[in-house]
Amino acid sequence: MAEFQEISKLSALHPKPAGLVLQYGTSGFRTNAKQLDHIMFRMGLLATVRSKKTKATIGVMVTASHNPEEDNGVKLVDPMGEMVTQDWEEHATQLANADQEDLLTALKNIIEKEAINMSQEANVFVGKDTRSSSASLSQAVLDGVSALGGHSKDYGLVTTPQLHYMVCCQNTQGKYGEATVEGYYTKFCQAFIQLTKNVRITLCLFVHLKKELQISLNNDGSKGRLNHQCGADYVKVQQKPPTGIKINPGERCCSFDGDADRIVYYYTDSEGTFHLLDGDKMATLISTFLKELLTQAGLDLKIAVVQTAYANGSSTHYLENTMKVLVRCTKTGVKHLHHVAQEFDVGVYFEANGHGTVLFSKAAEEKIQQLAEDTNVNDERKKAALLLRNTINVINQTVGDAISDMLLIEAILAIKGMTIQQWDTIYTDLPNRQLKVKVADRRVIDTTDAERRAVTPAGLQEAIDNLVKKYRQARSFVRPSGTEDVVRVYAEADTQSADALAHEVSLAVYRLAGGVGDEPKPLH
Ligand SMILES: CC(=O)N[C@H]1[C@@H](OP(=O)(O)O)O[C@H](CO)[C@@H](O)[C@@H]1O
Ligand SMILES: [Mg+2]
Repeated sequence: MAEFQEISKLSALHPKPAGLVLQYGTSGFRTNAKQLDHIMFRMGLLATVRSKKTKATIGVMVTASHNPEEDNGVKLVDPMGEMVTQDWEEHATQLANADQEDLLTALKNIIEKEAINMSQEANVFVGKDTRSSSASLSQAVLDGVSALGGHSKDYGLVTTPQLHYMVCCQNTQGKYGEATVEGYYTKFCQAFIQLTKNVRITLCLFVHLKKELQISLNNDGSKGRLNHQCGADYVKVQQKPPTGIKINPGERCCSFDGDADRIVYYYTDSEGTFHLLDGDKMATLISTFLKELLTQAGLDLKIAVVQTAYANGSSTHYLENTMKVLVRCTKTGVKHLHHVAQEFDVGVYFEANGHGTVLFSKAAEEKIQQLAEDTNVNDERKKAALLLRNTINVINQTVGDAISDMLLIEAILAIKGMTIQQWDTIYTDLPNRQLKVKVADRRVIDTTDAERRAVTPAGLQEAIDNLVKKYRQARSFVRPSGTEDVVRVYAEADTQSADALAHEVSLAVYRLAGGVGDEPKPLH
C-alpha cells in the first residue's frame, strides 16, 4: 500500500537509536529529549491508527510535565479526552521498541490485531509544552500522522488539560465547548464568573478575569529553566516555596507543574513557617463543598473521594470519619483514579501531588440540571442546584487541570468566605517524607494492594513492617516510579521522625533491591 511506502521513507528520517528500550510509563514515554525523536514519529503513527479504530479525533501531547527541562515525553489522549486505554499502551510499547527494520511489521501487527479499516479517515490534535525540544519533537509527531495519510491540527503551545479539552470538544460536536484555546478560556472563566457572581471577591485569569480575580504571575516561561527549583512537584516534594519568589506572610499562593495539570496551594505564616495545601487538602475542600450542596439540594447522589497510597493518612481519616465520605485507594497515575471515580455519581479524585478533578455521572448532571430548572422547589434547594450546575461548568472533567482547579478552589473559598489559613486547619497533615533510591533495575520491586505492599524482592516488605513498628501512627511503602528511573519511598509518622523512617526504608531498598551508587544518607 502507498502509505506503507511513505512510512519506510519517512521513518528513516526519525531513526531509532540501536538498543534503546523504553516503557510506556505512568503517563506515556518520558526520558531525555535526545532519545525521543523516533518515539514521537511512531506515536504519530499510533495515534493515526487509533483514530481510524475509534473513528474519532485522538490527541498527542508533547511534554515531560514536571521532569527537568532536558527531558521530554508524550501523552496520548483518547476520544472523550481521557488517557489512552491501557490495551493500547501495550501497542505503544511494541511500536516504540521495534527495531528500525521491523517497524512496518510491528505496525501491521497492530492494524491486524485491532482489525483497523485503513480507508477510514484519521484526525489527530497535537500540542506541546514550552521545552526547547518540544518544537522539533511535535514536528516528528506530525510527520508520523502524515506518513499514514492522517489529518492533523497543531495547537502549538497549550497545557495538557487544554489538549484533552480540545479532543473532547471535537468528539462531542461542541457539546463540551468550542475546540479552541479561546473557547477554553471563555468556558471556564464564564463559569467562574457565574459561580461567584453573588459573592464579593476582593481578591484574573490573565486577560479574561481582570476584574474578578487578581493574580500575580511568576515564572511564566519567558526566562529560567522549566521546573527548576519551582513548580508544583518541587513545592510538594521539597515542602518549600519556589526559589527566588517573594511571598508575604499569609499570602495565598499556588504553583502549577510544567504542563499545568497539577496544582498545589501554600502560604507562609507570620513566623515564616511554610504551609502546604496539596491534592489531599483540595479533595477535602471540594468534596465537603459538594456534599453540603447535595444535601441542601436534597439530591441523593453517591459521592466518593479517590486517592492513592501517597494521600496523607490524616486526610483519609478526616474524610472517612468526620466527613463520612467514601474513600477509595488506587494505584498511582491518574488513569487509575479516573476510572474508579467514574463508578460514582460524583467522583472527586486527587493525587497528593495536586493532580485531580471531579467527575459527574450523566445521571447526576441531569438531576442537577432538572432541579436547577424546576420552578416548584424552595429557594434553598434551588440555590444549591444552581451552585452545583455552575460548579460542574468550572470543572474540566476530561483530566486534572491546574487552571480549572484553581478557579474552583478560588470560587469555593470566596463562596464560603474562607481564608487559606482556615482551609488549612480543617485537618493537620501527618509529617511525611518522600525519597528516591537508585537501583540497578527498579522492576525487581513488585507491589500489591494499590502499591501499599511490596511482594518482591524477598524480605523487603518484612523489613518495612519492622521499621514502621518503631514509630507511632506510621506508614511507609515503596514502589518503582513510572516516570523516572528510581524507586520512590514514602513515609509518614506522628512527628517529623517520618524523615528517619523514610531514610531507614531507603536503606532497606538499597540493600535488598540492588541499590547503586552511595548508600542513602540521613536527611539531617
Ligand atoms: C509520587 C508521585 O507524585 N508520582 C507521580 C509521578 O509518577 P511516578 O510513577 O511516581 O513517577 O508522575 C505521574 C505523572 O505525572 C503522576 O501521576 C504520579 O502521581
Ligand atoms: Mg503534569
